[in-house]
Amino acid sequence: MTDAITIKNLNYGYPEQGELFKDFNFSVQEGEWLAIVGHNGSGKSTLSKLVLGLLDFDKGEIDVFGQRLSEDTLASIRAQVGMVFQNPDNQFVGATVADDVAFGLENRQVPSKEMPAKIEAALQQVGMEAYAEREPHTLSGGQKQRVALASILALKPRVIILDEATAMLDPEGKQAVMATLKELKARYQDQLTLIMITHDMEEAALADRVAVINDGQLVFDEQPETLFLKGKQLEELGLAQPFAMALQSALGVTPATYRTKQELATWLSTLKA
Ligand SMILES: Nc1ncnc2c1ncn2[C@@H]1O[C@H](COP(=O)(O)OP(=O)(O)OP(=O)(O)O)[C@@H](O)[C@H]1O
Repeated sequence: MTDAITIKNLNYGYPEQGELFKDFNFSVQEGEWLAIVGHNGSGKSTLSKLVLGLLDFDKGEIDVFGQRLSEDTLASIRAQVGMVFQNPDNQFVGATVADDVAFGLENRQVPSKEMPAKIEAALQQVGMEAYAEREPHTLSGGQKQRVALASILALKPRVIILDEATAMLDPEGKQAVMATLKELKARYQDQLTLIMITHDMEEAALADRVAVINDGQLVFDEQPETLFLKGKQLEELGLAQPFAMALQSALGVTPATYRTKQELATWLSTLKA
């Protein structure tokens, strides 16, 4: 497997804040779905900004698909990595949904006659094709985030980083965005690497791997199934467990394997029987 992102001996601290990352090492495989979790201020967003070259780090190396991040490679790396941010209202530049998707394509100098098909295809992938002529402010938060995803997909990224992209959404919006991500992953498989920064452990449970960051340090790095068995340690790091695990722990049960909500319901019904 190819590394999508490799971080070696990274050192970074905001001016006047002291060191946040010290000799930080991490890698993400191509095609992986990775969740990054950690309490507020642990450094998750900073890490994604460093990868996108939005912050200058003091020491270390970041490679994206084998290209070393530097001033010379910045444009090429940014062309391969798309980012969806937390606030759905801060991501729109177009007067309509279609204009918004067109904006990125225009920046890439895509010929105007090729645009309508590309815009439609991108909106179809997130189930928003019926909204092409709508003004963004008339959409729900979840719909806005799906359009933000479409704007990125139109540019054929190899990596999408979602920085708390569902944090401001209601349950329905969250579910719609997560369902869209699952569909995209199923469709693109190894062609698409997803990095999801989140506080929501139910979301993290969908990832192949979860990295737990605490004050700039990688504390755990494993599959959700084994991570979620470390309930107490997660709580000590200021993280909630997924609901099904928290409920079992409240019931005094120490499960040998991770149970989803559905699996918990099935297990509880066998007890009742
Ligand atoms: N622009 C900035 N200038 C100075 N310090 C900053 C800046 N942005 C973040 N920090 C500090 O760096 C640390 C890491 O912040 P970061 O936003 O990366 O954390 P996070 O894990 O993404 O948090 P959250 O979950 O709250 O988004 C925090 O102590 C924060 O206060």
